Amino acid sequence: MLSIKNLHASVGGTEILKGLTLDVPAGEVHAIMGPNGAGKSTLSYVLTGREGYEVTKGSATLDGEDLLALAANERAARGVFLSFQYPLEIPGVPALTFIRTALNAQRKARGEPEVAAPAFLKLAREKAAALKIDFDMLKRALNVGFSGGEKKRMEILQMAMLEPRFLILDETDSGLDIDALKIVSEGVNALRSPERGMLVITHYQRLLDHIRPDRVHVLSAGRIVASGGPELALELEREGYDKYARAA
Ligand SMILES: Nc1ncnc2c1ncn2[C@@H]1O[C@H](COP(=O)(O)OP(=O)(O)OP(=O)(O)O)[C@@H](O)[C@H]1O
Repeated sequence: MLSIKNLHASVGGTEILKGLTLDVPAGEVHAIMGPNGAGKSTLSYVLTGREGYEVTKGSATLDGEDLLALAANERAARGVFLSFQYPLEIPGVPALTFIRTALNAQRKARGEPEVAAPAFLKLAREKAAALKIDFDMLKRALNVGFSGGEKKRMEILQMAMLEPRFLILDETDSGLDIDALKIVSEGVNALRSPERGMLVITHYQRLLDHIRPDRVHVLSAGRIVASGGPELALELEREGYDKYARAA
């Protein structure tokens, strides 16, 4: 599904990704852990096409298609979704309007008809209820004045509505209380399927108790320096990154 080979990328003239290679087959959930500043968010931005991130070498393909040659909106239309580490506030745009616009833009790009308002509202009510989001909150400007945990739930609601094919979760667990962590994880697990792939960026093993990864990778100084099963996350929690920082 997602195949990244020898990826080098710079931001502000500084090389951050330094030969990153990673494969996530369809149906699998891969976790990425690593020290602060290692390049985890940079990877998520490069994959989704954020401005200011320059790929200087290497490739990233989704089902064989060159992702890096596509504009950000085209990648989204292919089903690449990023749940931001720091979700943006969008004053003046109600959350419901934002999600409906995004959904219909993606459907249009795929040659599918728009979702009619009643069907959209029904779906939004169902998905919001599953994530324990008060429906009235969706009438407020997206993320404006939302608590940290509410913003993260809103990201997962967008994901549940858009039903992406490849999901990148960047520290979705930060800011979530214990109950919200469970609810959000259930929302993510509900999207697991043989056709989907997921990249879960996290600092904490506890998220991986809820979203069980098939593989765990250590990203250090811009490269994947170790990979293993879920037990690798437990080892990192016990022993930290010292050993891998030296390997970088
Ligand atoms: N515009 C920029 N100019 C120069 N360096 C930058 C710029 N933006 C980000 N960086 C640097 O890129 C490095 C990687 O940042 P990134 O956010 O990808 O790390 P991360 O692994 O996600 O870290 P964390 O775990 O703290 O979220 C950091 O050292 C950061 O300071």
